[in-house]
Amino acid sequence: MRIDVVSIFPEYLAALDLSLIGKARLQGLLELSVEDLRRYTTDRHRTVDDTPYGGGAGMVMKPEPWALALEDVLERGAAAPGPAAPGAGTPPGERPVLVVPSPAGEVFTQAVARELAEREHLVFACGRYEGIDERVVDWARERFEVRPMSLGDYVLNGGEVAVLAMVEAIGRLVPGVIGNPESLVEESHSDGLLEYPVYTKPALWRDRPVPEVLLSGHHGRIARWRRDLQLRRTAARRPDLVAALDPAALDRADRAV
Ligand SMILES: Nc1cc(-c2ccc3cc[nH]c3c2)n[nH]1
Repeated sequence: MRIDVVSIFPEYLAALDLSLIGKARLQGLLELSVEDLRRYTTDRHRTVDDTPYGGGAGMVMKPEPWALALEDVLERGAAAPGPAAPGAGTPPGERPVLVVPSPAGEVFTQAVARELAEREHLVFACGRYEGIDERVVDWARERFEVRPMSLGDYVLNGGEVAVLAMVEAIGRLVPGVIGNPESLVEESHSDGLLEYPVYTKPALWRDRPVPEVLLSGHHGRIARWRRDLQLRRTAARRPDLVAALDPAALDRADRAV
């Protein structure tokens, strides 16, 4: 998978050099490039914003630097086949996905992360100020699958924090990035439920014992206890997820424990 990020604060994305994502890059499982949007300005002051048509507070990001940056990303992505196999760049017919963080986007969920983890080339456009001139999104639709994406119903000052979260959520699903794929199976939202509570040594900590069932060695009882906690937690904290559960899938999972 190839990931390109365009931002006026490229240093914000330095965290992607660390930990699992950084290791995956060194292993060649992920190609990741961060570009400074100001590289694509043509004036002395490297201007990326201007006043909004129609008035209103704040500034809007100018369209031309974005178009030049995204054209460059396309050219480099087409030229650089993926690391996994020669010629493994974006398969013919599959356009790169342009993810545009926005409070007005579709909500980014684990299901969206799983969907995007299957794609060969992801491009993230980090807006700032009051956002990017809308014509960039229209122009980009001829060249990308454009996905305005919200991290949740709260307002950030720009797209960078959202991109850090999305790249981590997507990158960890790419085969080989997580050492033990088993750990991807029983995590929150993998089956529509919140994850169960976890415990480790010591068995008694500040007068607080580990639930006895977890010390029993009885795997069937442990699995049922964990499933019960998942259901209780989800009902208590996220009734919206309970409403969205597929009863048949829930029943299959319950019969499996
Ligand atoms: N979920 C969410 C995304 C954002 C966001 C994304 C990009 C920009 C650019 C300027 N302000 C922004 C805010 N806020 N909240």
